[in-house]
Amino acid sequence: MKITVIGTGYVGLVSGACLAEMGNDVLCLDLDPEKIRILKEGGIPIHEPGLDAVVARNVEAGRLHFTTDVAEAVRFGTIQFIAVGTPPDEDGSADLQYVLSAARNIGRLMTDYKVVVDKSTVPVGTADKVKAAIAEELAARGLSLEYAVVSNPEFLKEGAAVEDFMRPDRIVVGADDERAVHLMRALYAPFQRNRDKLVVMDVRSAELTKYAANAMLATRISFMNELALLADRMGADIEMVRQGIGSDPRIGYHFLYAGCGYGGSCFPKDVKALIRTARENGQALQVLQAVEDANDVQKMVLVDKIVARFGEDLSGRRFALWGLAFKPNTDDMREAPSRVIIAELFKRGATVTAYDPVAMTEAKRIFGDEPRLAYAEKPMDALEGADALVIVTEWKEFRSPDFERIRSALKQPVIFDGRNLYETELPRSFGIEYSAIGRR
Ligand SMILES: NC(=O)c1ccc[n+]([C@@H]2O[C@H](COP(=O)([O-])OP(=O)(O)OC[C@H]3O[C@@H](n4cnc5c(N)ncnc54)[C@H](O)[C@@H]3O)[C@@H](O)[C@H]2O)c1
Ligand SMILES: O=c1ccn([C@@H]2O[C@H](COP(=O)(O)OP(=O)(O)O[C@H]3O[C@H](CO)[C@@H](O)[C@H](O)[C@H]3O)[C@@H](O)[C@H]2O)c(=O)[nH]1
Repeated sequence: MKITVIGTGYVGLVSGACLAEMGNDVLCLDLDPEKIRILKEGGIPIHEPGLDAVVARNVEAGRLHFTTDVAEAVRFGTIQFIAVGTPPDEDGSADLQYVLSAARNIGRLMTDYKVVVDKSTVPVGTADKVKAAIAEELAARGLSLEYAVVSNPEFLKEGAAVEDFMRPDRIVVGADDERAVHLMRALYAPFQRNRDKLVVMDVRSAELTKYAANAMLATRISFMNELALLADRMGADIEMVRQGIGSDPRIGYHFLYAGCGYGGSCFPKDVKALIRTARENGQALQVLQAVEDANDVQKMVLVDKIVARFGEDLSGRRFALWGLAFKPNTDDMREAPSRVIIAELFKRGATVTAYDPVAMTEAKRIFGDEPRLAYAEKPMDALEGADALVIVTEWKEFRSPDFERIRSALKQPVIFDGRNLYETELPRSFGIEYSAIGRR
């Protein structure tokens, strides 16, 4: 099938590459010439394990192409995936300007039947707006061409995006048009394997399903984070609690890890947007509002622990910080807890030496030439002479460190672990003060 992917960011590039891998002809469009230049020269503008090989293989096979030419892109695909950003507006609602501008481009330039697929995360009712934007452009051209608008939200996780796309738990397709459903079924047939993974529904339910999934996952995390704070006060261990409740199949083990707050480009934005949509429609989502508030508190937990140990005035103190990315296996720092922690430490007069296996370039872009933030080439280099170690991201390489070296490198042998990486007695057996989230 001939497919155009509009927006070659995270989701667009992964979707485009994976759809090419399934044998389709894919053209990826982006308005950012720098991104397209990098891709055309054989590079990858994001860090995502395994993606480079899929892109290279399909470019080589002639199935995957990149362009900044909007007219060429609209002409190319019968299926037009819209995978542009939907960042939060000032009021928390999703900013639809990129989605609607992509839709208008399609209406302005299409000459035959198109299935327009909303892959971006968009509020309920967006497909109607996309439909209307295309209709308006066609009317302005005096044309009445046929087209369908489908909702096909994406559930991939950064760091495991290729695997998630190629082996999805489910594929949600929201459509009110038989011909479009037929085409989507054919497109996703290779993903079906042992069972029918396609969940076909009406467009509005599909749009809401995406927010419901992220909101549910964020709720589990905030719930466990609040229980971890209680566990800290009561001398209980949240990891034991996780195992205890996770063994109930109605609850399950996933997404119950307490930590220093959820971040990333999706949970914070989508929780906000759903709260906003609900408010606009006269329905308060009280649970979800609490999920967001609890997460703001949680991003401060390590700072609170540091202040409790070293006092409110941290001037002259330097902290080693392991992990800048919002989670492992990505260089993405959008809404990362590290950003809040670093800013709060600065506010109290401290400086930071950070290490992250892949996100330091991104951190330099964000923090510029901030003199209070230094970078270490190796995890252990960050520790030399620092007052304590603060762990913010659970990169694999932090999981079994040389505790003896940590103890001797730090001025004070203290670890604040925001990701509960170690059995608590292990660092303590080396004479290290170890403070984690909700652990004994
Ligand atoms: N990042 C994820 O893990 C993830 C997962 C599932 C869903 N989503 C959703 O997918 C959408 C895209 O997210 P992302 O992280 O890939 O965003 P991103 O910011 O990485 O990429 C968006 C791209 O769209 C391009 N763009 C904007 N307007 C355009 C236009 N009119 N024509 C062509 N290109 C245009 C931008 O230049 C940018 O490269 C969002 O709605 C997001 O919520 C993201
Ligand atoms: O038990 C857990 C699991 C995750 N997190 C945190 O939650 C955030 C999000 O993690 P994750 O969901 O793995 O990353 P994303 O790439 O943001 O993926 C989420 O957001 C995407 C965009 O909508 C969806 O497609 C995915 O299904 C959804 O998992 C990160 O800060 C994690 O550290 C926890 O604190 N505890």
